[in-house]
Amino acid sequence: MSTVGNSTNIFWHECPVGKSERQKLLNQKGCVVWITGLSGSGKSTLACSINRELYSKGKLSYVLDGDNLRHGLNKDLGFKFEDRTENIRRVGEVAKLFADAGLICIASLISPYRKDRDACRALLPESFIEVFMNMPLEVCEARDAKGLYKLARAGKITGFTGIDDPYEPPLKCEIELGHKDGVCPTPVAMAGKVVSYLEEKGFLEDDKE
Ligand SMILES: Nc1ncnc2c1ncn2[C@@H]1O[C@H](COP(=O)(O)OS(=O)(=O)O)[C@@H](OP(=O)(O)O)[C@H]1O
Ligand SMILES: Nc1ncnc2c1ncn2[C@@H]1O[C@H](COP(=O)(O)OP(=O)(O)O)[C@@H](O)[C@H]1O
Repeated sequence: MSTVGNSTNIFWHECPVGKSERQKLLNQKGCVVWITGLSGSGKSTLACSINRELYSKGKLSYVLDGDNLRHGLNKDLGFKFEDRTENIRRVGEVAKLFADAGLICIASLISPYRKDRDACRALLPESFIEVFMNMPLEVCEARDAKGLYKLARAGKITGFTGIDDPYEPPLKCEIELGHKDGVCPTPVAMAGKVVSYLEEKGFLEDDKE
């Protein structure tokens, strides 16, 4: 019996089919690919490209996209500091469940604060792959796919990441993607790098006995 947060007198119930059985079934290892970066840096595009590439290899992945989750699970949260922290905490916990299910979970969120990303990493230290979309603000702003930078510059949105709200780049991450000689690689090329990393680290096969 334990107390966790505000939950008292709670018990952990173990299921007979465990993570290793699920991984064997899927012939892959559950993990979290966490994509962080500014709005417009290409996180969602990359996430979908990785998802597609893994699918074509017969590997099961699922995308948790910040914008999408804010339509449901996180619709009670805004963009102030505490809300972003709670947003990342919840998504970290959900990603952990997906990884436990044996899936390659691709989380794509701005996740601007290092401490919040580190807290998610701490949930799954051996299978957390942080991918930094290192795109200059000018590139993201020039893209402005949703017109949000324009609104932020006009003061119609306040607390917009990169404009009047902070973004803390990773000090150390597994994969950094960005411009090469001033050119942005294609989403497929970037996804290829992530998938190669997963292959090299053995996530795309189950441990053979
Ligand atoms: N103030 C402010 N700052 C940043 N982003 C904003 C803001 N308001 C709305 N949006 C839209 O919300 C998307 C980011 O949601 P996230 O859940 O990824 O954000 S966070 O991780 O909690 O910071 C983000 O999506 P992406 O462009 O895909 O990053 C925006 O479309
Ligand atoms: N590798 C890329 N090269 C060129 N344009 C890209 C690339 N990745 C994404 N884009 C474009 O940039 C814009 C923002 O991409 P998106 O994936 O929505 O970013 P984010 O999820 O970080 O906000 C979109 O118009 C998208 O088509």
